[in-house]
Parts: sequence; C-alpha cells; structure tokens
Amino acid sequence: MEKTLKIRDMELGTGMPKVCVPITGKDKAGILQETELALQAGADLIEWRADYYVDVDDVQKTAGLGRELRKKMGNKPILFTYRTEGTNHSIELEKYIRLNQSMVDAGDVDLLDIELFMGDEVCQDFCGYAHGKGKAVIISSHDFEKTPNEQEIVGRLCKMRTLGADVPKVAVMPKNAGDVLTLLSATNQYANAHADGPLITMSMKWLGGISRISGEIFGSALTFGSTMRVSAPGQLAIEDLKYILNVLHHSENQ
Ligand SMILES: O=C1C[C@@](O)(C(=O)O)C[C@@H](O)[C@@H]1O
Repeated sequence: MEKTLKIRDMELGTGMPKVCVPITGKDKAGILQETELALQAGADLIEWRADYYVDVDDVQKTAGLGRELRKKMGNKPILFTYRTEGTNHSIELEKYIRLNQSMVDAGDVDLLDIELFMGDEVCQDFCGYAHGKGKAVIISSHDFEKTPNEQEIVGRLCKMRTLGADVPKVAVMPKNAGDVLTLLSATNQYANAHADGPLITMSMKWLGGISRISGEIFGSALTFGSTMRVSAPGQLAIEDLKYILNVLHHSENQ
C-alpha cells in the first residue's frame, strides 16, 4: 500500500489498524454516553450508526447531534453511517442521499459510509459532493449470506475506488475456515496489486474473528470493536481487540 489517508489526528493505512467503535444508541443521551465510553476505552474514531437514531428523519436534529459529538470527540474522527444492508432499517434513496449530503454540509463528521448497492451513479455523485466539501467517503458492501470468491471481492474493492471511494470496504459472512482464507487472500491481493490507499475488510461471526485482528499483516486499515453492543456479528470487545493488536504489532521486535 503506498498512500495513507490522514483524517484529523488519525492516519489510516499505516501501522496498527485503527480501532473504531460503532455507536448504536437510539437517542441523544444514549449516543453521547456510548461516545464517552468509546473515548474512555481508547477508540481511534467512532462510527455513528445513525440508522439506530430515532430522530434520524429530522435532518436538523441529526446535524445538531453531529455537532455535539464533534465537541466530545476533540480531534478524533467521526464516521457517519446509515446502514441498510443486513439490518431492518430502511430509507428511501432520496432521503438517504439528502441525509448524507446534509451531514457533509453541516461539516462536523469527517468520513461518510455509502453503500455500493445504492448504485454506481449515487456513489460517484456522492463522492464528488463530499470531496468538494473536504470530506472523505467509504464505499461499503456487505454480504451477510456468504463469502464471494476472491476475484469478486477484489473486483468490488477496485470498483469502489474507481467510483471515487477514499476507502473501499467489504464485509462478508463465512461458512467455514476456507471462506475466511478467501477474504484474507483477497485483502492481501488487493493491498499488494491494486491499492493506492487504505482499505477495510472483515469476515464476520466467530469464524471470521482472525480477520478483525490481522489487518496489519493482510492490509486492512481499520477494525470495529465494541463497548456496549456489537453492530455486527463477531466484533470483539475493544479492550480485547486493542490488547491483541498491540501484542501482534510489538511482536515484530521480539
Ligand atoms: O460496515 C461495518 C462493518 C461492520 O459490519 C462489522 O462487521 O464490523 C460493523 C458496522 O457497524 C460497520 O458499518
């Protein structure tokens, strides 16, 4: 991997994978409390999973809460995500675009997650919009049923980058250990042969746990760790995650 991505105090794509805590609170008090816990636990950044927020339909309220999170986070980045894939949270496409654009306009989040399946044009236009206002974009794809083959995963990551993603991200579901190897191999292949910036991948559930701790070796720049609740199957508690990442990182000098 050649280039890193600097967002506020965080440099993505070098050294230990950065640890991101998903914030899945339903209301303002819960969201602020989870953010506080994430900071205390040493998160490098938070992902505000706004699809859990009860008032997400109110664009002004959502932007207002974004401002409060900004104040709490100091110079640590905020990733804004409205996840539909693998959830029962749905949103009309127009609202989805408007919500994400309004968070870009408000200026308090640094990175936004857009789902690949929303359409190539949606992704491309949104990347242009966000970049125009100095924000970075993750284009993401989740397969909660299976693990596609290596070529398909690499192809998806390449496509995301072509559409303008600063960071392409793929999460897949393993049925066996071979599937986990497929994800790791695709990550390694993309990182070595195609990447000109950071990428994020993970294999979910217990079986995929190894993919959440081995990013420094295979090329995934960020990993999700939980405090109160997991936002996807297989996420490790942040304390355990940080401990293992540290052990692996420092074992280099032994
Ligand atoms: O896309 C991802 C990755 C994730 O699904 C995981 O498996 O850790 C967790 C989500 O909160 C995040 O948006």
